[in-house]
Amino acid sequence: METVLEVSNIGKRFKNGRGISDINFSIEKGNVFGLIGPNGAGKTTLMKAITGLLKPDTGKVKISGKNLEEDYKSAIRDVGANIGSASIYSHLTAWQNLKMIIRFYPEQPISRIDDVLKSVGLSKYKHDKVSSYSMGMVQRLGLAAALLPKPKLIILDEPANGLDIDGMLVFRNVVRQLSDEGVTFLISSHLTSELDKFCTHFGILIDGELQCIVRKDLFSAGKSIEDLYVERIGGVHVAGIC
Ligand SMILES: Nc1ncnc2c1ncn2[C@@H]1O[C@H](COP(=O)(O)OP(=O)(O)OP(=O)(O)O)[C@@H](O)[C@H]1O
Repeated sequence: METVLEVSNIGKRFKNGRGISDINFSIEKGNVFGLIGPNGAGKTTLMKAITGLLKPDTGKVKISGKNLEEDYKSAIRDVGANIGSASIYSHLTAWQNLKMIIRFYPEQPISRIDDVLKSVGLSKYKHDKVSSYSMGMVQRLGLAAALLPKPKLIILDEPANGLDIDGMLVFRNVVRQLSDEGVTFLISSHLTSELDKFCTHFGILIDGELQCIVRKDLFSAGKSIEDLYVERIGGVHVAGIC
């Protein structure tokens, strides 16, 4: 087993008192870790801390054994992320946006841009400005951007929001195919039934605390992550799981 992501004692408290505290978990190579929790639980904050978009108050993050704080460049090298659409410019086309991003990965040929646009079904619209895109199209572009560097770890914050049926299938297939090839995923979503289709593990984050981590293959027959989540939110312990 190869640990790709190791999160130890990560905490971040904003001035308003909100945030996350003492988060610990790790993800092994090829696993798909679904992060779920109510609005404001701290999922985005955690993902930002893991990718260095936000500096945590406590703890450390290791990616492929490299400490994010001490060795940012090489730790982040193998990561593809889509957290909000921070790196997408609406006055540029999809192709131009990816051209901006690929500059940071000189080992990737320019033809990689067309490859990833094709894999998310955006080829037809690649020369349209992002300002004319629907929310689902922007989501597809965010996924394409995350795939661009052929990362070993992909971190996606609410990637299924706004996707149509075809977009959902594309997204699901990308996750399944890449995880089969050994790519590791951390994905947050409120669409638990979607996560149920491909996640190997789930972490439930409530009020900034990681309440439990469950392995999908240890669920009792017929129980979905939504059942488990509802029970956890309701404070009911699920024997043998959490
Ligand atoms: N920059 C900030 N300054 C102050 N408070 C913040 C900041 N960023 C996030 N928060 C607060 O921290 C808490 C966690 O926010 P976060 O966005 O991480 O939650 P989330 O689980 O991703 O929520 P959602 O599911 O609604 O996207 C929220 O109460 C939010 O208001």
